[in-house]
Amino acid sequence: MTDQDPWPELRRLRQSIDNMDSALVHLLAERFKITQRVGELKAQYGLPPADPGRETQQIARLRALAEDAHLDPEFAEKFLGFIVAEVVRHHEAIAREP
Ligand SMILES: O=C(O)C(=O)C[C@]1(C(=O)O)C=C[C@@H](O)C=C1
Repeated sequence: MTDQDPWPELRRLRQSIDNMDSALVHLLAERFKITQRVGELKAQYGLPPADPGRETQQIARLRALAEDAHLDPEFAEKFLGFIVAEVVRHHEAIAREP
């Protein structure tokens, strides 16, 4: 415990967190724009919404990147899985479109 005011540093750190959260939202929005087109292509050519082989490659790649970046690989895998599940849901909806 110190008697110094923690708030100036806390405010500065939170500002950086907000900037990074904004970047994440923009990155995700761009990723979903691309996967929208992937879903349209898949529907057009009758390809299945999910590609488990591709996902296995992505997981291995992201886990290695996470380890290198000192990020928990389990977390990286869960995060990717969360995003890909949503993408597959979108692909399925596109495939059902008349
Ligand atoms: O690459 C594809 O085939 C996609 O549909 C994209 C994507 C992804 O979001 O990265 C989503 C679903 C697939 O199972 C694999 C990857």
